[in-house]
Amino acid sequence: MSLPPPLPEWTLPNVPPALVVDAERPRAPGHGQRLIEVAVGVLVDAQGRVLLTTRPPGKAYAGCWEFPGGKIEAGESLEAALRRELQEEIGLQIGAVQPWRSLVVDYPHALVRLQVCLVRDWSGTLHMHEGQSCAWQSLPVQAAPLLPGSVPLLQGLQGLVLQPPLAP
Ligand SMILES: Nc1nc2c([nH]c(=O)n2[C@@H]2O[C@H](COP(=O)(O)OP(=O)(O)OP(=O)(O)O)[C@@H](O)[C@H]2O)c(=O)[nH]1
Repeated sequence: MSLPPPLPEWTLPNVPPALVVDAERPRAPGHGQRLIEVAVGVLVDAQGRVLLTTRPPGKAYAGCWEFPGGKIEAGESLEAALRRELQEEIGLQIGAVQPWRSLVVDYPHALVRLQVCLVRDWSGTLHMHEGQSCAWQSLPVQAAPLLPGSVPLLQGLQGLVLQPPLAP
């Protein structure tokens, strides 16, 4: 008996979206043929606040508040992608990261899998390189409007004890 041919890598994996956003809007051409992997960083400061930034002008859901991050490039690890994106977008150099959870979100513009890490160790000065705004927010956050995919993450963080870093 011969095995079926392997699926092309862009075929939609068998991962049901946990969140369908704006379900009444049409999906972009090619949507769903590829699951886009996204590295997302939840920076937590010593007061247990998290860093949110706005989506830059010109991007889908521009102006909505999200966690910093971006698409993982081919062959790149989650941690390397996060390190690159945070340097490029907000000018910070991150240390060790703690993988936390993933979430598949079906947007009209793309099907994405958010791979979320907690980040408590970073250096540098915040600098918004893409015209975003930024805000350190205590939970529950006041920033609005939120990017829909960020909402379940914020809800999950709410139940998580956001420990401040240990004193040296
Ligand atoms: N960075 C980030 N992206 C998120 C979050 N939640 C969420 O659904 N996303 C989705 O993940 C995708 C991230 O793609 P992006 O366009 O921001 O990535 P990028 O910076 O590499 O963009 P580019 O390739 O257009 O330059 C978007 O579809 C965005 O809607 C979040 O909290 N942070």
